[in-house]
Amino acid sequence: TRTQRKKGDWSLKDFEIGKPLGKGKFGRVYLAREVQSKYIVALKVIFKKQIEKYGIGHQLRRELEIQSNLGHPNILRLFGWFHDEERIFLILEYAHRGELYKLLRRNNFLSETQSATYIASLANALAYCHQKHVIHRDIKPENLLLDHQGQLKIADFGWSVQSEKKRRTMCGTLDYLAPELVEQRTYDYAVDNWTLGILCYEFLYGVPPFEAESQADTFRRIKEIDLNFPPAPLVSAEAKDLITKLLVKESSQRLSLQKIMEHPWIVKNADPTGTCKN
Ligand SMILES: Cc1cc(Cn2cc(-c3c(Cl)cnc4nc(-c5cn(C)nc5C)[nH]c34)cn2)no1
Repeated sequence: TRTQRKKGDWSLKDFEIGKPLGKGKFGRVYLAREVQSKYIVALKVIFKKQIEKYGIGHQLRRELEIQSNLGHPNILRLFGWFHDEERIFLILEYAHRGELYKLLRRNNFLSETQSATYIASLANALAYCHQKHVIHRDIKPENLLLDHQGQLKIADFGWSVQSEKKRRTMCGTLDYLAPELVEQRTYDYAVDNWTLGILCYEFLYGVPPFEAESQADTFRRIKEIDLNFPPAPLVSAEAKDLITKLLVKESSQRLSLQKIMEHPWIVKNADPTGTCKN
């Protein structure tokens, strides 16, 4: 039947295109409905000229390979793709409540329940990615969407990489690699753990922890871990404890995803359904 169609044989005539949902450097995303099933999707349209101009063909192929093989409740599904002469179309899951970023801006900051629920969902999704050797590397509020139940969805794997774990050991013995290069492997994974610390702080305070006037100041503050917690809004000591254990310079010392999910603040505040119905 049509629902069992192969991934590859979609075309534009299978969809009715709705309102634009967003735009990025390489294209736009539209609301769309599959004609036969009436199923609502987000259709990402990318211009081949832009891909050639910015040389991101390999990156797009990686996004397609990675995201089409990931199946997790907190990762936006890629159902398939097709192309015509000048465009490539990605058929993506539609997140009805849009960008988490907008919710954060609208509310200034989120409650401890909401923040813990989203951090738990992210840790869950990243643990799933890491066991598939995928590192997202670009987890930020703009890449986080909310579905009709308020479930968090990580979108936009354009910047993610399939960790070279296998290839690196294949291309030569580790004997000659300096510790920091061998360490590089775990470092890659731990970059997402750092980002969870940044996001947790930003959910609770409404601003990222190392924000500064100039980029140079932000880099300095990151390098020095110049972390302080404003008196308002009032945030629990457990929340600060989790943030402090993630924003650690030495990547191998950051709290693991498993330990994040077991942290007292997460256990106490995260809504297990991931939707924090309040
Ligand atoms: C190119 C380009 C633009 C973007 C950013 N982007 C992602 C979406 C998007 C996706 Cl992929 C899936 N579901 C969405 N739902 C919304 C949405 C819903 N509401 C009520 N408001 C918005 C916005 N946007 C979705 C749109 N743009 N990535 O690559």
